Amino acid sequence: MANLNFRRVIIREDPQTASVYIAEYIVSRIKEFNPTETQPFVLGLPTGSSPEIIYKILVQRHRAGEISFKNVVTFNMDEYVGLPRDHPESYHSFMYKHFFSHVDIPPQNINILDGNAPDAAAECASFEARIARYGGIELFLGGVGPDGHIAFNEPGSSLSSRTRVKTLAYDTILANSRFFDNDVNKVPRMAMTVGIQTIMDAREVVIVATGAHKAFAIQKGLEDGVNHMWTLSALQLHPHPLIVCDRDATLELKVKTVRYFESIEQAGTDARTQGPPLVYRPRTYVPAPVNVKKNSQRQQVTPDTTPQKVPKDLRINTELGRNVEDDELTPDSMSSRMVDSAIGGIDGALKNDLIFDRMGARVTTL
Ligand SMILES: N[C@@H]1[C@@H](O)[C@H](O)[C@@H](COP(=O)(O)O)O[C@@H]1O
Repeated sequence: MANLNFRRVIIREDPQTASVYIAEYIVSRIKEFNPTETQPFVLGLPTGSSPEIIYKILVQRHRAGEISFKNVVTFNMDEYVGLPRDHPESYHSFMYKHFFSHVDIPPQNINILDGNAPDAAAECASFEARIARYGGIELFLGGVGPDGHIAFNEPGSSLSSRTRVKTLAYDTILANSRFFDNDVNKVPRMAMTVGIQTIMDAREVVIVATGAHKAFAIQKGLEDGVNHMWTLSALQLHPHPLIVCDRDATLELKVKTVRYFESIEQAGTDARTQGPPLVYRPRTYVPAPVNVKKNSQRQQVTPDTTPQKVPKDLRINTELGRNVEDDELTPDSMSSRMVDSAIGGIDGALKNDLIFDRMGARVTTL
């Protein structure tokens, strides 16, 4: 049974106005929190093209003196495995280019997974430990993939997952090839990503979804039930999810659903006033020390909880001296989960994806 308890869905006409809404939301949340050095605002952040405008607006607001990130600690959702940190498409590069270099956040407050860490399991455990040390994430901003994934929690991911290495689904590789000269062979095959449970633990989750190619994911995530094949749907069980869509991203929703969400906003109960009251939540999850195999012996490793230092030159060793196992179900292709796909093009990267052609398959002649 679908859970329409997604009370906070905001629809705006285009990506710009949707991004303005989210940027304003984040600014007001940080201000309301009134962070200090000892009690910083902990913000989870995504990459991707959807949040770019949000970052741009946040930078503008910062330059206008309206918001400071001095007492904000950030945790990024994910990072490619094996891609040099200074590669233009690494998520480190993305974040510095679009956000961190333009605001007053202290480098030691920035936490991004090291996709080149020699011990991937320890790196992931350390990331979770750092989040826990800060008392959890206050607000996790995320995007959504056309196949409904959040962070890199591909279809089939465990809904109780935490930070780990994931093998990317073919759809994601195809979608992200637009950043790698449209060459799927250049896209890293693996990524480190926060888990669904890591996101669910955040006090508040804000998702941006813009464009017709996100419409099917939004429909599955909002109107269907909780399903690990559309990991966005896990947020139906979160007490404070906020989904901000542009009009195109709602194209697969029922008119009734759209009107319902619009009527909620029109009733004057916008996202800031809905849901249970937000109360500062102290640490809820203290990760256990991880067991990592070393020289055929199981050895206990206590995760390093020291905040990550960001090297100025962003250069690191890219050797991968470890094996990665990914035992979660990941289908080869999103189309395997769709009988009548209406997924639109992803910046021209997908072939034979004309939305109306394929939608025609779902129209029955009376
Ligand atoms: N790991 C990222 C996700 O965090 C992001 O939400 C998704 C959608 O990106 P875009 O906003 O470019 O469509 O892309 C990648 O897979």
